[in-house]
Amino acid sequence: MLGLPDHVTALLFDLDGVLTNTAAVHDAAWKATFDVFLRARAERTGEAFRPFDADADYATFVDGKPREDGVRDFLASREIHLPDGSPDDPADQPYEETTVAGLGNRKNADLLRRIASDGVEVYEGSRRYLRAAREAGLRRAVVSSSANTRQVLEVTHLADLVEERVDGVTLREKGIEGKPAPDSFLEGARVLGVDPARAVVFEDALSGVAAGRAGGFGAVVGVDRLGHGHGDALREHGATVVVTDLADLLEQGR
Ligand SMILES: O=P(O)(O)OC[C@H]1O[C@@H](O)[C@H](O)[C@@H](O)[C@@H]1O
Repeated sequence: MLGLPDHVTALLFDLDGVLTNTAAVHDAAWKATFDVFLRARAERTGEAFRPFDADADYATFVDGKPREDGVRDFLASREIHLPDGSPDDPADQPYEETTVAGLGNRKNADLLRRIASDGVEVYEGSRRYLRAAREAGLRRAVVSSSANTRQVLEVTHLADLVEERVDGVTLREKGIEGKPAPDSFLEGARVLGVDPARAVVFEDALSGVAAGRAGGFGAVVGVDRLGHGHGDALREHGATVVVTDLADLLEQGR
């Protein structure tokens, strides 16, 4: 049914890059944030400024992970370790006082500015797929690391098409480990009341397909909207099938 194995009863969708075009918006906000920080650091240390790579660094260290894990994991790749700070650290901290939380808040302010000025686009194939899944009686949850998930689902009117939401806010409140750990998807299956083996994960991030593989789900659909070998990387990290859009599965399911 819908291009999926017959025993499947539930669908667990990542948000950014799977349902909406916001993966690219997050990427741009991260690049702007990290580049300001790295430039200030280079000026202080005299080392060469090496900018954040919006393809490789984003895919490897940031994409799909909770906000502060993205900050920590990218900076660790440059051997930079900052104090965690506290959630309300200001977005405009001076360089010497920068914390993980402060950098995350800076990125979030940039992200919200971009969303306010450019809006959010829904992938029409995904909206059609969600509607077809509802008509077929399949259970549907969004499982995203983003603390902005509720707002994005509301402005795009996707909220009506999903039954449950596990997001960055849920993870913080319940102390659930983020992707690439499988825990957020397992929580999605749990709140829907289904066995993970009967649930399918839809993901565009390497950390997300890895979480799908680690959780023993019925299938892991990798969504490759980037090209340039991303589909192969999704397979290597755990996708059992790769599509370029969810509409591809509707075609296969005919
Ligand atoms: O900063 P937010 O909105 O809580 O999002 C956290 C992460 O959410 C993920 O969905 C994105 O792929 C990441 O790029 C993002 O960093």
